[in-house]
This record gives sequence, C-alpha cells and structure tokens, in this order.
Amino acid sequence: MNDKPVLVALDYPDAESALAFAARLSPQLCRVKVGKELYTRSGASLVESLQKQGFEVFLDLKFHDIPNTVAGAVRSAAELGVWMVNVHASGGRRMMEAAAEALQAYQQRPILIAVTVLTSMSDDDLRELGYTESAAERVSRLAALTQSSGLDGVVCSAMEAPGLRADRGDDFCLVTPGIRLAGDDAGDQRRVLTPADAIANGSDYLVIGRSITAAADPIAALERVHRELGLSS
Ligand SMILES: O=c1ccn([C@@H]2O[C@H](COP(=O)(O)O)[C@@H](O)[C@H]2O)c(=O)[nH]1
Repeated sequence: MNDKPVLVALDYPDAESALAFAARLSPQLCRVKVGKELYTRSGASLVESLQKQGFEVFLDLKFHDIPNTVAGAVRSAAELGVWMVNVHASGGRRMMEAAAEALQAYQQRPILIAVTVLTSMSDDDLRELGYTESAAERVSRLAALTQSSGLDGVVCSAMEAPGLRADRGDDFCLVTPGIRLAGDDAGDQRRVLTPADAIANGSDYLVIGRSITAAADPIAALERVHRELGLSS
C-alpha cells in the first residue's frame, strides 16, 4: 500500500465550504478530489486554492467527448498542475490515445486514468441499458482497452480489483470509489467495500466522500479510515 491512499471527495456546493473543510485536513495525510459539483461552480481558482493549501488534486471531471476535445481538456488539466485526471473509457481507444498523447509534452504530467463502470451501477442497471455483460466483465474489458490505449489506470469498484490486479499487473493504477465505513449507508452506490477490504483486494487509492464528509465528526471518520488501514493519523 502507498503511504497516502485516501482521496477525500470534496463534494461541496461552493468554494467556501470546500476550502473550510480542506483546512481541517492535512495534505500530508490525504489528497483531495474535485468533482463536477464543485468545479462547475468554482472552477480552476478553487483547484489553485487547494494547491496553495498544499493538496495534490484529483480532477474528477470524467471527460467524454470527441478525441480532439478530450485531448484539449486533459491539456488544460495538466496546465492547472493537477495530480490526477480522468476520462471515460467508453469514449473508446482513439479518444483515450489522444488524451495520453496530449500529456506526453509535459515533464510532470497528471496521472491519467479512465472510468470503467460507475460504482453506482449494478448488473441490472447495465442490462437496462442494453449491455449483456455483467459489471465485472465490462470493467475487465474496458480496463484492458484503457491499458492498451496507454493510460495509467482505471476507476473501478474495489470488488473488481483482484481480477484487474492479476490481469493488468502491479503498475496499473486502481482507483476505487464506492468505499463505505462499516455501518454507513451505501446511498446511491451499488458496488461497495470497506477501506480495509478495498486495500486487501489490491486498490491503490480509495475515493471516500460521504463516509467522511457526512460523518458527525469528519476528522474522526478519516482517522478511523487510517486506523483501519494501519496508517498513523
Ligand atoms: O465510479 C465512480 C466514479 C466516481 N465516483 C465519485 O466518487 C465520489 C464518491 O463519493 P461517496 O460520497 O463516497 O459515495 C463521488 O465524488 C463520485 O462522483 C464514484 O462514486 N464512482
């Protein structure tokens, strides 16, 4: 396990709330994730404010568009100096190759990963969309496509991590949302594991939102995650 596996999802409606919460966290102990809700409202300046606080930022905008547009989007993310950025694997090989190629010009580039199947989706959800594969099968296929397109890793559920680790090797980065502390409500998530089980399954990074941010005492919840992983807080 790497020494900073926790990525705290800052799913807040505005910069003030996000920055106030981040100020209670230590950049030595975790990284932060900025997603669509916060970025749409507060944009690049919010990312820069978090970086000034010392945080490495995962920009979770899940780009999915034509290759030229996605290449430009990941280039903008690199200019912003984010630590990690993502696209949707279902954008296909040419889109992912264009994204990977766009980052080659940067000496210090973001880690580039692709979302396989959202952790909020079940096999039934996929069937309703007309897919005949299970979530696990689709994740496996999209992860192979992601790796052969030159990306660094995928977003998947920790439930799929053992198979992906075996198939894709130790250097392929597995980023897993859908993490819940035991006893917490899964909410809209469908493929869920605890922090300890996710790491045991081979996850590199755990994306954790509500189990921390919606806890009565968020800092105590983060400490509980670290204790569960055998890390000091
Ligand atoms: O498949 C995915 C991809 C991204 N996410 C994001 O992670 C967090 C999870 O938040 P929780 O509150 O811990 O459920 C959220 O920002 C999602 O946009 C994901 O859940 N699943």
